[in-house]
Amino acid sequence: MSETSRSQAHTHRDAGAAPRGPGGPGTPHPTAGRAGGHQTGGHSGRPRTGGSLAVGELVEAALPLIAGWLPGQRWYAGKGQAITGLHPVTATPLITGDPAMVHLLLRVEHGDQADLYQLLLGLRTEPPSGLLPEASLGALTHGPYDGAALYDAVHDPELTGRLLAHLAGADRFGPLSFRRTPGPGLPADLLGRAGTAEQSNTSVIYGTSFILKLFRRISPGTNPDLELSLALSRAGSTRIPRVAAWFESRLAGAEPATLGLLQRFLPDAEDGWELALDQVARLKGDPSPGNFAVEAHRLGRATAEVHRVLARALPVARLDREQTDRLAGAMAERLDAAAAAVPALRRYRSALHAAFRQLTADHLTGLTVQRIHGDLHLGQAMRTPHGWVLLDFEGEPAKSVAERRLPQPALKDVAAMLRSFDYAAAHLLAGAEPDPELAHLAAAWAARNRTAYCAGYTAAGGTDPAGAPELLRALEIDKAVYEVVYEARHRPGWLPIPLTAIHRLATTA
Ligand SMILES: Nc1ncnc2c1ncn2[C@@H]1O[C@H](COP(=O)(O)OP(=O)(O)O)[C@@H](O)[C@H]1O
Ligand SMILES: O=P(O)(O)O[C@H]1O[C@H](CO)[C@@H](O[C@H]2O[C@H](CO)[C@@H](O)[C@H](O)[C@H]2O)[C@H](O)[C@H]1O
Repeated sequence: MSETSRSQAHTHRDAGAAPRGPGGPGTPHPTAGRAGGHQTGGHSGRPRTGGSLAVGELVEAALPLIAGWLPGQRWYAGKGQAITGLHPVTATPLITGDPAMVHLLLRVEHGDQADLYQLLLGLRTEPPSGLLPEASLGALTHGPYDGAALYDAVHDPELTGRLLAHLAGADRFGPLSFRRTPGPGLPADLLGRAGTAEQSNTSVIYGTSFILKLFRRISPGTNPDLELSLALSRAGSTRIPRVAAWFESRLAGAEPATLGLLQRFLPDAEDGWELALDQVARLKGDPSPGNFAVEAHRLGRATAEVHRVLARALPVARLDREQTDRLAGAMAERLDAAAAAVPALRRYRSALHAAFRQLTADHLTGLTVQRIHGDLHLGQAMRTPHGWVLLDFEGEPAKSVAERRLPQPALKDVAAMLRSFDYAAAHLLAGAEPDPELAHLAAAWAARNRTAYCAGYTAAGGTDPAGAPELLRALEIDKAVYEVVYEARHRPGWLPIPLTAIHRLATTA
């Protein structure tokens, strides 16, 4: 390759890629922006640092390492299926030299599916000190960075610091646009640290001020987390961390895709799931068990407040008769698909279908639907000194974005949170010797908090869940069915938790 073509930070081939899935028809050959202003250095067995980056050559050299590393990542959704194709869609050098950082959108084909993933590749002659083993992709063996360490750049504070600087500068690089909300400027000089929470995406925290969520599996269009968080932020809601910035990528033939969301970090916040588990653990003989029901009530209020703001800010509709059939039909379809995937669910199918059939058009016609959180659970709620704050409005990761953006009954979020109280109680019993007394206490804990949550929700103006028992039951079943599939895929050891709930919901009316 001539030095001239190298210095053009050229794009990678995608010849022969199957035209399907995100980045399918109309997908451009990978594009690359330019970053940095150094002159290209000569290559002598060391990374050609400095200067424009032969990004296509680099990505080509990285692909085998990416193929080995990707399936081990928590956020990778194609687990269990062989990767049949890796096709870079855009590759944008954000930093050139040593270290370097390349932003990559990669189409991953597995089975008959294709997904688009966001990767940030870090490259250094020497790996950064303290790099976690799971962050390392290995050493490149050819290409312009031959011999350099290739790693997930989210674990490099200096490199992720640059992302914040790009957000602060509202910069543009090739297909990438960094955008800021109006208001005070952003600091451009903070280092990032990768978050440690178990999550579906990857978060980077800047000091005690900001948190940047990098979405991993990317769909064209505005991510619902950005859409809803922005709507709530703009309406002045204090029930979410304020949105400060985001970034997105152009995709050929499709709407720009949201790639990252920067929000205020809540340094004093406590995770609702951890708080609940702590309370539940006290049931084991603590003479002064805490009273979580007060918190559950406040959380119900916070949920209703968020629903009210969303209903004002975004479209609402009333279900007509045809739509009510579709709502109940979709639940039945999800049940069938789940039962096909998880055999343990099959014996409950007819009882659960009967529960969906009880949900007649009379119960649903005229019901208001609106944008909702979509995957509400205790781990998405943070208790701050100023009250509960809700996070992660992305919806259920397994559903398509189009599905997640549909208006839904607000009680769907309520049902999901009710499931979460049940999860926390069941978690105490999981894996232990059967203990009827403890099981009774755990069930009473869940019931108390579920009641308090619904009371808080109603007190703050939400629809009283007790007024729609058939709908609430169907929505809880629908969520528990989702959880069965989720746990079977991601945490098989936890599968008994939603299965026990399914048993209860199938056997009690
Ligand atoms: N603004 C914030 N302040 C403090 N911690 C946060 C904030 N946003 C997220 N977190 C932490 O990061 C975790 C993952 O965030 P979340 O938005 O749920 O990511 P994911 O969609 O990847 O699951 C949360 O459970 C919480 O512990
Ligand atoms: O937080 P995510 O958006 O990644 O949501 C997924 O993972 C959740 C688990 O982390 C999962 O929630 C389920 O487990 C929770 C306990 O870990 C429990 O509180 C929830 O009620 C239960 O649904 C969520 O379903 C999944 O989409």
